[in-house]
Amino acid sequence: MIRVVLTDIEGTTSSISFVHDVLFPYASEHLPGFIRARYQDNPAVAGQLDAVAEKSGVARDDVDGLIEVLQGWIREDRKETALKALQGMVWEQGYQQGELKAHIYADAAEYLQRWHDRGLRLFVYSSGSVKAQKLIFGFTTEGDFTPFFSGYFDTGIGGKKEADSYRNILSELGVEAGTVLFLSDVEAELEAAEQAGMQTAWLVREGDLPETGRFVARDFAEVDTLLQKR
Ligand SMILES: CSCCC(=O)C(=O)COP(=O)(O)O
Ligand SMILES: [Mg+2]
Repeated sequence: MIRVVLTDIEGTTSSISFVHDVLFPYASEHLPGFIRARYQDNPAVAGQLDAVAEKSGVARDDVDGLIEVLQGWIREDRKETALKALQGMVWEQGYQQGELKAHIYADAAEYLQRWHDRGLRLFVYSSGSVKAQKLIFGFTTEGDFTPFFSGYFDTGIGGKKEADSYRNILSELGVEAGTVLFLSDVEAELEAAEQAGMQTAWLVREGDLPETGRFVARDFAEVDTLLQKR
């Protein structure tokens, strides 16, 4: 019996194009000014720059060099925890100033509410920082969805393609692996979750459906058919 739904964001609850064509360019444009204004006296920003310097080998006092590294990581869609933390801080300003409104698929909006009301516990696992996750669900075009979620996990718990990350989530949740349904559009993430014993549904929102033994869904209404069965 599935009691917990753990969901990815990009390509699952929100479109890939919102993340790549709106959020990433916004971060790329605003990160330089954001960092230059804070790198000396904001401990949260300084701490993330320490991590960028360590990972990249660029000198810690070379702020322009660190900004260049971050811009490159955005272009490459690198899931670096420090980048994700800084992006979350920049997006917070954008959402609060009304410059950003998040996309959520209509079916995701409908079924997140239904599943919550039905007593399922809902959690998020995304490469975006927990702050960014709360923002994307808090400032959608359809309203605030954060009341439906019981918790959030980011790459602080481990990478999304590693089975140990899902084991860590299970031990945080204190539930049996088989009672958790993980939703994602990325097959390697589903494989890792399955290795940890979770059930999975593969969201394929566009294009041909893959030939696979996995449960595949076009949208959350189809995921719901699986939830009603198990
Ligand atoms: C949390 S909103 C921004 C999403 C993001 O930065 C990202 O890299 C997408 O990762 P996901 O694990 O949701 O595919
Ligand atoms: Mg995804």
